Amino acid sequence: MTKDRTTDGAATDGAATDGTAGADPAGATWPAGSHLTDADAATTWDLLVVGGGTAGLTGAQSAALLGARVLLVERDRTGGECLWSGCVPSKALLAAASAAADARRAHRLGVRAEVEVDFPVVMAHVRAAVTAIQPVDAPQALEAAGVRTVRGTVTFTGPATATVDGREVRFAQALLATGSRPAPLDLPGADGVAALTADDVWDLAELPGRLAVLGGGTTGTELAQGFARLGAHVTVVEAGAHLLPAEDADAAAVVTAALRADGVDVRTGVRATSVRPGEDGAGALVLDDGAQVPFDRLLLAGPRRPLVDGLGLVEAGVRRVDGRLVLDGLRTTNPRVWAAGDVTGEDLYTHTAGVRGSDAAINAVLGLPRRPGAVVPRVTFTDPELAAVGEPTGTLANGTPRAGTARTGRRLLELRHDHVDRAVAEGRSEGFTRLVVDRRNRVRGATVVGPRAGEVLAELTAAVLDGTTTSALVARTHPYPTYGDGPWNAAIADYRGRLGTPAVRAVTRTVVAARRWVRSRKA
Ligand SMILES: Cc1cc2nc3c(=O)[nH]c(=O)nc-3n(C[C@H](O)[C@H](O)[C@H](O)COP(=O)(O)OP(=O)(O)OC[C@H]3O[C@@H](n4cnc5c(N)ncnc54)[C@H](O)[C@@H]3O)c2cc1C
Ligand SMILES: NC(=O)c1ccc[n+]([C@@H]2O[C@H](COP(=O)([O-])OP(=O)(O)OC[C@H]3O[C@@H](n4cnc5c(N)ncnc54)[C@H](O)[C@@H]3O)[C@@H](O)[C@H]2O)c1
Repeated sequence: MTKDRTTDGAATDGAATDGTAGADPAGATWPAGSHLTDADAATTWDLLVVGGGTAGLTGAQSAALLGARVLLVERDRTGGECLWSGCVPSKALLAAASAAADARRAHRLGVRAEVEVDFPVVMAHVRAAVTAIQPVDAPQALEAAGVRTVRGTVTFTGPATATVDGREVRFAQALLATGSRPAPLDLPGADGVAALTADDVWDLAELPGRLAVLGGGTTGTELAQGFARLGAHVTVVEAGAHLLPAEDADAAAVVTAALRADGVDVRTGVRATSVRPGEDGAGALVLDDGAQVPFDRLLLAGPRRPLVDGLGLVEAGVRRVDGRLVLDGLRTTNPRVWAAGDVTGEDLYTHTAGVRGSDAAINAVLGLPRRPGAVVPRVTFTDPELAAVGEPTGTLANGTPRAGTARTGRRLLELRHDHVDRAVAEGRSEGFTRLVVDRRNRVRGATVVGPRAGEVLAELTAAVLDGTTTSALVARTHPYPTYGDGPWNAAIADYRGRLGTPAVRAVTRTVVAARRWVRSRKA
C-alpha cells in the first residue's frame, strides 16, 4: 500500500498514533501502547490469535466475550485482506463500474446519458468506503471488546510458546489466522514487469490503457469487468475451459457474455507460458496457443497460497503436507493450535473466515469439538452476479451430465429469468435460477445468475441448510415483484408439475367431485 492511501484511507477517528505514521504507513491505524508490554509477556494467554483479519477478529472477540484472556497480534493493520485489498475495495470499484455501465445502457430504457469516468475520484470513493468501515475492525474496537491487541510479528518457538518481535509469550491455546498471499508468477520473463496483484492494484493513480488479467477466477473476472467498465481495454486469460471454472458452466457463460458486452477480450482454454517485458511495466503475455496479449499493466489474478512463512510451524508441531495445513476440523496437528480463514487453503471467503474463526476460538477456550460446516454460499459480484450454494448444478463444462445425478436421484429445476417479472421490467432477464432437488424434493444446491443473485442466495442457503422442500418453499409468500421470484417460481413450477401427475390428479378430481355431490345433496 502507498503511504498516500494509508494516510488518507486508514486514519481513525482522531486516535493517537504510535508516532510512526508517515514513516510507517500501517502506523496510522495503531493507537499508542500497541506494542507488547512486560505485563503482556508475563501473562499466559487463554488464547493467542495470530493475525487480525476476519478470522482473527471474530475469533478474538468471541473468545473475549466468553471471558477468556485473549492476545491478538497483527503485524500490519487490523482488518486484513477483506477490508484493505479484498471485498471492500473491490465492491466499491464495482459500484462505480456499474454506475458507468447503467448509464451507458440506459438508452434501452429511453434515457440517454453521456458517461465520463474520473478515475482518481473513483479511487477516492474506494478509499472512502474502506475508511468508513475501518473503525469496526480497529485496535480500539478490539480493546473495547476485551481483546488485548498488539502490533508485531508472531513466530512460534514451541507447542505453547511464541515470540512477538522477539519477545516470548505463552499461550494455552492459539488460533492461526494469517491469511493468504497471491502465488508468485512462475513464468519466464515475469521478473521483468512490475505486475500488479489484488493486494496493490488499489494503489493505481491512473487507469491503465491496456490491462491484461491473468486468471479468470473470482478475482480476475470481477476486476476485469470493473476496469473495463471504467474504460480500460481489458484482456482476461483463463486456463480453464470457461471463466469461473469452479461454477456452473452455463451460468459462467452468462457472465462471460456480459464481460464481452463490456468490451473485455475473454480468452479461455489458454495458458500464459511466458512474459515479454517492455518498458514502464508494459509488455506482452505469451499464450500456449501462440497468441500474444500486449499490456500496459499486468494484473495477476492467479491462485492464492496460505501465508505461513516464518511462523515456526515445525517448532509448534503444526504439520503441513504439500503446502497445506493438516487439519482435523478446525484443529492442527498441535492440539493447542487451531486454524481458520485463508491460511487453511479451504473456502477462501470472508464469511467462512468469520464463522470458522469464531467457532475455532470457542472450541479452543471451551474445549468443544465443533467442525466447519460443509454448506458454503458464494457470490461472484460481477454484473450479473453469480451466486451458488450446496451441490453443483447443471452440467460439466464438456456438456456431460453431472456425475452421479442419475444414481443419487437428483433432479435439476431451472427457471429462466424471462419468467421473473422484476427482471423483465428492468430489462435484465438474461439470467436463470437452477435448483438441485433430491428424491424427497428437498433443495440440495442452487445457482442463480442475474442481478441481485447474492441477495437471493440467502433464502436458498437457508433452504439447503434446513432441508427445505420445494412444497415448503411454495408455501412461503414472496413479495411481488422481486428477484426472489426466481427460486419461488422454480419451486412453484415443480410443485404444479407434481400436482399434474395422473395419480395426484385422480385423487384431487375425486375430492372435487365428492364435494360437488355433497353440495348437490344439500341443495
Ligand atoms: C480482490 C478480492 C476480492 C475479494 N472479495 C471477496 C468478497 O466479496 N467476499 C468474500 O467473502 N471474500 C472475498 N475475498 C476473499 C477474502 O478477502 C478473504 O477470504 C478473507 O479476507 C480472509 O480472511 P483471513 O482472516 O483468513 O485472512 P486475512 O484477512 O488475510 O488476515 C490475515 C492477517 O494476518 C496477518 N499476519 C500474517 N502473518 C502474521 C504473523 N506472523 N504475525 C502477525 N500477523 C500476521 C496479516 O498481516 C493479515 O492482516 C476477496 C479476495 C480478494 C483478493
Ligand atoms: N466475491 C468473492 O467472494 C471473491 C472475490 C475474489 C476472490 N475471492 C476468493 O479468493 C480466492 C482466490 O481467487 P482468485 O480468483 O484470485 O484465484 P482462483 O484460484 O480462484 O483463480 C485463479 C485462476 O487463474 C487461472 N490460472 C492460473 N495460472 C494461469 C495461467 N498461467 N494461464 C491462465 N490462467 C491461469 C486458474 O485456472 C484459475 O481459474 C477464491 O477462491 C475466492 O474464494 C472471493
